[in-house]
Amino acid sequence: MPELVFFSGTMDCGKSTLALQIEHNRSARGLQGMIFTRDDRAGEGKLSSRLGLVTDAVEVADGMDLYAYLVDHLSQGGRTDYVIADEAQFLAPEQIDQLARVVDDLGLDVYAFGITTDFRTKLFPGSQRLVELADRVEVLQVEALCWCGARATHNARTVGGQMVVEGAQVVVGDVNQADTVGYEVLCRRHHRRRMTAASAHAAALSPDVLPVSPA
Ligand SMILES: Nc1ncnc2c1ncn2[C@@H]1O[C@H](COP(=O)(O)OP(=O)(O)O)[C@@H](O)[C@H]1O
Ligand SMILES: Cc1cn([C@H]2C[C@H](O)[C@@H](COP(=O)(O)O)O2)c(=O)[nH]c1=O
Repeated sequence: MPELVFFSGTMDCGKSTLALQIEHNRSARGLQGMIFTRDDRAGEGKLSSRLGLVTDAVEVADGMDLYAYLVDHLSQGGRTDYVIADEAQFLAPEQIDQLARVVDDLGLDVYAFGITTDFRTKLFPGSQRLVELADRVEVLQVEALCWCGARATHNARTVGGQMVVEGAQVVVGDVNQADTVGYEVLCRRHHRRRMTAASAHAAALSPDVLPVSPA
Protein backbone atom coordinates (compact mmCIF):
# COMPACT_ATOMS: atom_id res chain seq x y z
CA MET A 1 0.00 0.00 0.00
CA PRO A 2 1.40 3.43 -0.85
CA GLU A 3 1.96 5.68 2.14
CA LEU A 4 2.31 9.28 3.19
CA VAL A 5 5.23 9.27 5.63
CA PHE A 6 6.31 12.29 7.65
CA PHE A 7 9.97 12.13 8.71
CA SER A 8 10.28 14.66 11.46
CA GLY A 9 12.90 15.97 13.84
CA THR A 10 14.66 19.11 14.92
CA MET A 11 16.82 21.16 12.60
CA ASP A 12 20.17 19.56 11.82
CA CYS A 13 19.15 15.97 12.64
CA GLY A 14 19.67 14.58 9.12
CA LYS A 15 16.26 14.90 7.44
CA SER A 16 17.56 16.18 4.10
CA THR A 17 20.36 13.61 4.18
CA LEU A 18 17.77 10.85 4.57
CA ALA A 19 15.70 12.36 1.74
CA LEU A 20 18.77 12.24 -0.51
CA GLN A 21 19.51 8.65 0.54
CA ILE A 22 15.95 7.54 -0.24
CA GLU A 23 16.24 9.26 -3.62
CA HIS A 24 19.65 7.65 -4.28
CA ASN A 25 18.51 4.13 -3.38
CA ARG A 26 15.40 4.32 -5.53
CA SER A 27 17.02 5.96 -8.53
CA ALA A 28 19.81 3.34 -8.36
CA ARG A 29 17.06 0.78 -9.04
CA GLY A 30 15.70 2.71 -12.00
CA LEU A 31 12.83 4.45 -10.21
CA GLN A 32 11.99 8.07 -10.98
CA GLY A 33 11.25 10.47 -8.13
CA MET A 34 9.49 13.83 -8.12
CA ILE A 35 11.32 16.04 -5.61
CA PHE A 36 9.59 19.06 -4.15
CA THR A 37 11.14 21.59 -1.81
CA ARG A 38 10.59 25.10 -0.59
CA ASP A 39 13.10 27.69 0.67
CA ASP A 40 16.11 25.39 1.02
CA ARG A 41 19.18 27.28 2.30
CA ALA A 42 21.07 26.28 -0.89
CA GLY A 43 18.67 28.31 -3.03
CA GLU A 44 15.67 27.95 -5.26
CA GLY A 45 14.99 24.49 -6.68
CA LYS A 46 17.57 22.73 -4.52
CA LEU A 47 17.42 20.02 -1.87
CA SER A 48 20.64 20.16 0.14
CA SER A 49 22.19 18.40 3.11
CA ARG A 50 24.85 19.73 5.46
CA LEU A 51 26.93 16.69 4.47
CA GLY A 52 27.50 18.52 1.19
CA LEU A 53 25.14 16.63 -1.11
CA VAL A 54 22.62 18.55 -3.18
CA THR A 55 20.12 17.68 -5.89
CA ASP A 56 17.73 19.59 -8.12
CA ALA A 57 14.12 19.85 -7.00
CA VAL A 58 10.88 21.53 -7.98
CA GLU A 59 10.48 24.73 -5.93
CA VAL A 60 6.96 24.88 -4.48
CA ALA A 61 5.30 28.28 -4.77
CA ASP A 62 2.35 29.75 -2.87
CA GLY A 63 -0.89 28.34 -4.24
CA MET A 64 0.80 25.64 -6.35
CA ASP A 65 -1.37 22.51 -6.59
CA LEU A 66 0.99 19.58 -6.09
CA TYR A 67 -1.60 16.97 -7.12
CA ALA A 68 -2.41 18.85 -10.33
CA TYR A 69 1.31 19.32 -11.02
CA LEU A 70 1.85 15.56 -10.87
CA VAL A 71 -1.25 14.73 -12.93
CA ASP A 72 -0.07 17.22 -15.54
CA HIS A 73 3.43 15.71 -15.53
CA LEU A 74 2.06 12.15 -15.93
CA SER A 75 -0.44 13.11 -18.59
CA GLN A 76 2.34 14.68 -20.66
CA GLY A 77 4.16 11.34 -20.67
CA GLY A 78 6.40 12.05 -17.68
CA ARG A 79 7.16 9.32 -15.20
CA THR A 80 6.99 9.46 -11.41
CA ASP A 81 7.28 6.43 -9.15
CA TYR A 82 7.46 8.22 -5.78
CA VAL A 83 7.47 11.72 -4.33
CA ILE A 84 9.81 13.47 -1.90
CA ALA A 85 8.87 16.76 -0.23
CA ASP A 86 11.62 18.44 1.80
CA GLU A 87 11.16 21.47 4.09
CA ALA A 88 7.55 20.29 4.28
CA GLN A 89 6.89 22.59 7.26
CA PHE A 90 6.81 25.45 4.73
CA LEU A 91 4.00 23.90 2.66
CA ALA A 92 0.43 25.11 3.12
CA PRO A 93 -2.05 22.71 4.74
CA GLU A 94 -3.90 22.44 1.38
CA GLN A 95 -0.66 21.32 -0.26
CA ILE A 96 -0.35 18.52 2.34
CA ASP A 97 -3.92 17.47 1.48
CA GLN A 98 -2.82 17.38 -2.17
CA LEU A 99 0.11 15.10 -1.23
CA ALA A 100 -2.31 12.76 0.58
CA ARG A 101 -4.40 12.68 -2.59
CA VAL A 102 -1.28 11.76 -4.59
CA VAL A 103 -0.94 8.68 -2.33
CA ASP A 104 -4.62 7.72 -2.46
CA ASP A 105 -5.54 8.53 -6.06
CA LEU A 106 -2.24 8.12 -7.92
CA GLY A 107 -0.93 5.24 -5.78
CA LEU A 108 2.49 6.83 -5.16
CA ASP A 109 4.52 6.80 -1.95
CA VAL A 110 5.09 10.31 -0.61
CA TYR A 111 8.00 10.94 1.77
CA ALA A 112 7.78 14.31 3.51
CA PHE A 113 10.59 15.75 5.62
CA GLY A 114 10.38 18.68 7.99
CA ILE A 115 10.60 20.19 11.42
CA THR A 116 7.41 19.97 13.45
CA THR A 117 7.60 23.09 15.58
CA ASP A 118 8.95 26.60 15.19
CA PHE A 119 11.24 28.65 17.43
CA ARG A 120 8.28 29.31 19.75
CA THR A 121 7.48 25.58 20.01
CA LYS A 122 4.32 26.09 17.94
CA LEU A 123 3.37 23.72 15.12
CA PHE A 124 3.98 24.90 11.57
CA PRO A 125 0.61 24.68 9.75
CA GLY A 126 2.06 22.28 7.15
CA SER A 127 3.53 20.03 9.84
CA GLN A 128 0.27 20.04 11.77
CA ARG A 129 -1.55 18.83 8.67
CA LEU A 130 1.09 16.15 8.12
CA VAL A 131 0.64 14.87 11.67
CA GLU A 132 -3.11 14.81 11.03
CA LEU A 133 -2.93 13.01 7.67
CA ALA A 134 0.24 10.90 7.54
CA ASP A 135 0.05 7.13 7.54
CA ARG A 136 3.23 7.18 9.64
CA VAL A 137 5.24 9.80 11.48
CA GLU A 138 8.87 8.75 11.84
CA VAL A 139 11.20 10.52 14.25
CA LEU A 140 14.75 10.46 12.95
CA GLN A 141 17.11 8.08 14.73
CA VAL A 142 20.18 10.34 14.67
CA GLU A 143 19.76 12.54 17.70
CA ALA A 144 20.77 16.17 17.51
CA LEU A 145 22.10 17.15 20.93
CA CYS A 146 21.60 20.15 23.17
CA TRP A 147 24.78 21.82 24.43
CA CYS A 148 24.16 20.00 27.78
CA GLY A 149 24.34 16.59 26.06
CA ALA A 150 20.64 15.78 26.32
CA ARG A 151 18.62 14.95 23.22
CA ALA A 152 17.64 18.16 21.43
CA THR A 153 13.88 18.30 20.96
CA HIS A 154 13.29 21.99 20.24
CA ASN A 155 14.52 24.66 17.82
CA ALA A 156 15.63 28.01 19.20
CA ARG A 157 16.10 31.13 17.11
CA THR A 158 19.12 33.15 18.12
CA VAL A 159 20.43 36.63 17.51
CA GLY A 160 24.09 36.94 18.40
CA GLY A 161 23.83 33.63 20.24
CA GLN A 162 20.95 34.75 22.48
CA MET A 163 17.54 33.11 22.16
CA VAL A 164 14.69 35.29 20.89
CA VAL A 165 10.96 34.59 21.13
CA GLU A 166 9.54 37.36 18.92
CA GLY A 167 9.50 37.45 15.13
CA ALA A 168 8.02 35.96 11.98
CA GLN A 169 7.42 32.23 11.96
CA VAL A 170 9.45 31.76 8.78
CA VAL A 171 13.03 33.05 8.62
CA VAL A 172 15.26 30.83 6.49
CA GLY A 173 18.57 30.27 8.24
CA ASP A 174 21.07 27.84 9.69
CA VAL A 175 22.55 26.61 12.93
CA ASN A 176 25.96 27.92 14.08
CA GLN A 177 25.37 31.51 12.96
CA ALA A 178 26.91 33.30 15.92
CA ASP A 179 26.84 36.85 14.58
CA THR A 180 23.49 36.98 12.81
CA VAL A 181 20.00 35.48 13.07
CA GLY A 182 20.50 31.76 13.43
CA TYR A 183 19.17 28.66 15.11
CA GLU A 184 20.27 26.30 17.87
CA VAL A 185 18.73 22.99 18.87
CA LEU A 186 18.05 22.62 22.60
CA CYS A 187 16.46 20.18 25.04
CA ARG A 188 13.11 21.33 26.40
CA ARG A 189 14.57 22.33 29.76
CA HIS A 190 17.04 24.74 28.20
CA HIS A 191 14.54 25.97 25.61
CA ARG A 192 12.15 26.86 28.45
CA ARG A 193 14.97 28.67 30.29
CA ARG A 194 16.11 30.33 27.05
CA MET A 195 19.58 29.01 27.73
CA THR A 196 21.70 28.67 24.59
CA ALA A 197 25.31 27.49 24.49
CA ALA A 198 26.46 31.13 24.46
CA SER A 199 24.33 32.21 27.42
CA ALA A 200 25.29 29.08 29.39
CA HIS A 201 28.96 29.83 28.70
CA ALA A 202 28.52 33.46 29.76
CA ALA A 203 26.75 32.38 32.97
CA ALA A 204 29.53 29.94 33.77
CA LEU A 205 32.07 32.78 33.50
CA SER A 206 30.00 35.14 35.63
CA PRO A 207 31.62 36.31 38.90
CA ASP A 208 28.48 35.04 40.69
CA VAL A 209 29.38 31.43 39.97
CA LEU A 210 33.18 31.57 39.83
CA PRO A 211 34.93 30.35 42.96
CA VAL A 212 36.08 33.62 44.57
CA SER A 213 38.67 33.54 47.33
CA PRO A 214 38.00 35.90 50.23
CA ALA A 215 39.88 39.19 49.97
N1 LIG B 1 31.24 17.20 9.06
C1 LIG B 1 30.29 16.29 9.33
N2 LIG B 1 30.62 15.01 9.56
C2 LIG B 1 29.67 14.07 9.82
N3 LIG B 1 28.37 14.32 9.86
C3 LIG B 1 27.99 15.59 9.66
C4 LIG B 1 28.91 16.63 9.36
N4 LIG B 1 28.22 17.78 9.21
C5 LIG B 1 26.92 17.45 9.37
N5 LIG B 1 26.79 16.13 9.66
C6 LIG B 1 25.55 15.37 9.90
O1 LIG B 1 24.53 15.94 9.13
C7 LIG B 1 23.39 16.18 9.96
C8 LIG B 1 22.61 17.33 9.36
O2 LIG B 1 22.09 16.86 8.14
P1 LIG B 1 20.95 17.62 7.31
O3 LIG B 1 20.40 16.58 6.41
O4 LIG B 1 21.53 18.84 6.72
O5 LIG B 1 19.93 17.98 8.50
P2 LIG B 1 18.44 18.52 8.47
O6 LIG B 1 17.90 18.40 7.08
O7 LIG B 1 17.71 17.65 9.45
O8 LIG B 1 18.50 19.94 8.97
C9 LIG B 1 23.99 16.43 11.33
O9 LIG B 1 23.08 16.13 12.38
C10 LIG B 1 25.14 15.44 11.36
O10 LIG B 1 24.66 14.16 11.73
C1 LIG C 1 12.82 26.77 13.93
C2 LIG C 1 12.52 27.52 12.67
C3 LIG C 1 13.22 27.24 11.51
N1 LIG C 1 12.97 27.93 10.39
C4 LIG C 1 13.72 27.63 9.16
C5 LIG C 1 15.22 27.63 9.27
C6 LIG C 1 15.64 26.70 8.14
O1 LIG C 1 15.71 27.47 6.96
C7 LIG C 1 14.48 25.70 8.06
C8 LIG C 1 14.80 24.37 8.69
O2 LIG C 1 15.74 23.71 7.90
P1 LIG C 1 16.49 22.36 8.35
O3 LIG C 1 16.86 21.74 7.04
O4 LIG C 1 15.52 21.52 9.12
O5 LIG C 1 17.67 22.74 9.17
O6 LIG C 1 13.41 26.30 8.76
C9 LIG C 1 11.99 28.91 10.37
O7 LIG C 1 11.73 29.52 9.32
N2 LIG C 1 11.30 29.20 11.50
C10 LIG C 1 11.54 28.55 12.65
O8 LIG C 1 10.88 28.86 13.68
